[in-house]
Amino acid sequence: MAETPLLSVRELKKTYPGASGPVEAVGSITFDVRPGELVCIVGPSGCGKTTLLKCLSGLLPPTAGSVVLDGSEVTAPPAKMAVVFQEYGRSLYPWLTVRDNVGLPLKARGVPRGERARVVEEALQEVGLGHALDTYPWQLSGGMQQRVAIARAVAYQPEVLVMDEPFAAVDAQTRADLEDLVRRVWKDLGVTVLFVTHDIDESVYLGERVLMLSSSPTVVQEDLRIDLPDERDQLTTRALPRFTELRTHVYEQIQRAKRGTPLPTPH
Ligand SMILES: Nc1ncnc2c1ncn2[C@@H]1O[C@H](COP(=O)(O)OP(=O)(O)OP(=O)(O)O)[C@@H](O)[C@H]1O
Repeated sequence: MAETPLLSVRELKKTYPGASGPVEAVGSITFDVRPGELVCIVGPSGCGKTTLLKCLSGLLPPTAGSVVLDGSEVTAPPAKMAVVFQEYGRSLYPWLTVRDNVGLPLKARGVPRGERARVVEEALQEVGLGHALDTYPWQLSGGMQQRVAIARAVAYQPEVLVMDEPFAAVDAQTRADLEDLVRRVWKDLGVTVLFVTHDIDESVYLGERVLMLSSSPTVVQEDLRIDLPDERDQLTTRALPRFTELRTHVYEQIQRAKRGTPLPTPH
């Protein structure tokens, strides 16, 4: 019997009112995510990835269709979900220490001071920033600030961690380290991760599945299982012939998405 999905997206559609008529950003998107999966979403620029995530996380009402999380329809930001955005610079408060930034959502949730301190310290240890508790975000590099944003999401103990192009603004070496951090956090915590990226290699390296979106009005062009070994490593995984096959397929599919002629799924 198939496992009950944790997240279920059904015929989700989003149309924005535009100055020269309605803009159909998301045409009709349907997919399920099982508990504990790591799913990447990739698609051409402007295909509606951010719009989809905003609808998933209850920040934007869909025009039609539904998002169901753990049996309840999402109509507002769910307590079981944490979101990490690309712009870490704007998501951290410069006047609060790293400790207080990470602890803020827990404080809002009414977690007592002692427990809060413990959870915050553990989360910062998890992302390798146990030494930076009393620094301020502006004293840290971009990659470290993004680690703080991830620690804040981890401390919140969500069932679903949603990430919207979280590493687009960091250098290549930092990005590789942060990718490995996401895989480690995912494994250590058993959290379900939905990771949006425009980077094809990143989607194949990180995901257990890659959902490829078409151009607007967006549909799921292909739902591809990534059959790479579970233990991933920046050097050996990326050097595997299967990695190259999968990234080539995703690349071709995205190119075809732009032209509207999809490829069949490879075997
Ligand atoms: N608030 C808005 N009002 C009107 N149109 C919008 C609005 N937000 C997004 N759009 C349009 O919806 C479409 C999808 O935008 P969205 O930002 O979701 O795509 P994206 O895939 O995240 O883009 P990118 O990869 O470039 O970040 C685009 O055509 C965009 O211009």
